[in-house]
Amino acid sequence: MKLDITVDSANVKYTPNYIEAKYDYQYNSAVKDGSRILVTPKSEKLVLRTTRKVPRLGVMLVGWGGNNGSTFTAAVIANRLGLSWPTKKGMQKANWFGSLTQASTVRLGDDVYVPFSQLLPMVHPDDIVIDGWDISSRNIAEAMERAQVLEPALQEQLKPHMRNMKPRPSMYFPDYIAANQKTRADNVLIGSKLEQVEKIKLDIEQFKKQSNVDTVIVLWTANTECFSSVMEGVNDTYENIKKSIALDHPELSPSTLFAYASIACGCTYINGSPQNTFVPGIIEFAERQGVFIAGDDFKSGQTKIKSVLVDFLVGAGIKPVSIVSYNHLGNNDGKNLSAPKQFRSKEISKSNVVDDMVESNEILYKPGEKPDHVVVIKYVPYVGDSKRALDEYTSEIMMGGTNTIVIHNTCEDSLLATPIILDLVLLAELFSRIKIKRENWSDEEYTGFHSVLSLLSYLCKAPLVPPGTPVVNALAKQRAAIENVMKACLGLPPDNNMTLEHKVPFLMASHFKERKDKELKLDNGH
Ligand SMILES: NC(=O)c1ccc[n+]([C@@H]2O[C@H](COP(=O)([O-])OP(=O)(O)OC[C@H]3O[C@@H](n4cnc5c(N)ncnc54)[C@H](O)[C@@H]3O)[C@@H](O)[C@H]2O)c1
Ligand SMILES: O=P([O-])([O-])O[C@@H]1[C@@H](O)[C@H](O)[C@@H](O)[C@H](O)[C@@H]1O
Repeated sequence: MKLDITVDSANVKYTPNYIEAKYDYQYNSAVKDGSRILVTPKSEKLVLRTTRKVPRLGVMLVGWGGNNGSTFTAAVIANRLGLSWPTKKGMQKANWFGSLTQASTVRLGDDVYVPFSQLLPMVHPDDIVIDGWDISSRNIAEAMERAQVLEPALQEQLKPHMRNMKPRPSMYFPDYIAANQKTRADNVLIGSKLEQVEKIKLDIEQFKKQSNVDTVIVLWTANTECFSSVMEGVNDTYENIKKSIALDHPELSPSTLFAYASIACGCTYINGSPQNTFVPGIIEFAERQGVFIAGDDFKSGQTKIKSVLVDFLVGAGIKPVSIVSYNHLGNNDGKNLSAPKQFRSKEISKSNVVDDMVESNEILYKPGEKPDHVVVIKYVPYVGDSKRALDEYTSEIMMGGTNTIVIHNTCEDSLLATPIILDLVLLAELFSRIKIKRENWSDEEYTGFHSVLSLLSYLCKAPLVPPGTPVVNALAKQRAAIENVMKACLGLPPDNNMTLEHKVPFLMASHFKERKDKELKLDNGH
């Protein structure tokens, strides 16, 4: 149901093209030297301007024929057509459970909650046009079947809509992914790195023209690559990357070259895998072009829970001292991760998620002290996409006590990741339509967010942030960042959860009276 949200404020102006909101951005600046701390409340008078016209959005997936790529495509079509299918528990209808934008709400005030998707003009998932590349030539209907994620009764309804979707040939440098992926690689580009980058750019431009989309976002959901070495003179600057491409340098991974091609075409590039695609030269290129990049590694399961549980424990003054995250799965991702170098990329992204929370509490942890943290991933073909995860958190509690929390979690890994892909592209597109300036600046001085779109941290295991800025992993803080930026675009303050209007008698009296008057106004159709 489409809601009619009116912000009753002189600070918000709706013009035919924009929502313009005057916003008093308040935060604290703090410095510490030994036991001396200086904290200064700051206030910036800003204007946030959101373009109201929602573009026709094209999403190009690298790894389109994978479990996530094919499931995402299936979910867009199934929801667009409103499909339902028989299961042993009765008829199941397509939905977007697990998507922040499509299945979660935001509190506007009191007991009034609205869907995230209705806060600001946002692309509707039904309208997304999908294309992409894969080193496997299987069409997307065949890929869906190979993935073994969705029920056959749903797949049969979807196949006619997906069998003509054929992944474009892709860049394939065997050393970057597990050798066991070689048998899939029957749809690969040939030629120099420069020739292949030019072909990818051509693909993007051709897709944009043929599908008549206004905006294209490229998202990597291909296999996890090994880490690239950051090498001076090779990939440390934009100029050096450009030269290295021309020299066919081996240290340039397919994912980095896809990022280069996307940025060159002015397209946002998102990395859903853990490898270090965004070497310094790519970050510099994105900044030069004013193009968004975001990543790394979808935050979908064990890591998402970890970024909640450790935040809760440390915030409660309980000291996690040992964290063990084990899982086994049998999909192709698990097969690729069974190779040491590819597993190492994943181990890094799954391990760093607790650092900021641990460093926030010097009562519990001495400088440099960290919990034991072990990540184990095993490949067990029989279980397929149904990942079995076991997590054990052991913490010290008072007077020498310990507390051990064990979590067992079984899920179709691709049904956790697919809504993350949707949110990444919808929010990246929305944030590209938000411009910000100081209130006393001219309209010519509006600027966008930094090219490294750290606002998408909520959706990433190892959030990429602008150089020199802190990484925030706590899930609640990451979600609040998205929610509060979107509220600010409507001139609304963040939910500070103080609710003094429910705690201080004189505020309670005035608040309840005002609510009564407003309810009457609404009842009378104002
Ligand atoms: N819950 C999840 O599924 C989850 C969570 C976080 C991260 N990820 C990451 O998302 C990625 C995809 O996961 P998946 O389960 O879909 O894996 P998958 O193996 O099913 O799909 C990956 C696809 O990429 C293709 N591919 C490999 N190299 C390519 C290249 N150079 N160009 C184009 N295509 C290429 C493969 O042929 C395959 O079809 C993996 O890196 C995985 O680690 C997945
Ligand atoms: O999201 P999460 O559960 O922390 O991590 C997951 C891993 O545990 C899993 O083995 C891997 O296949 C997925 O790609 C994902 O990265």
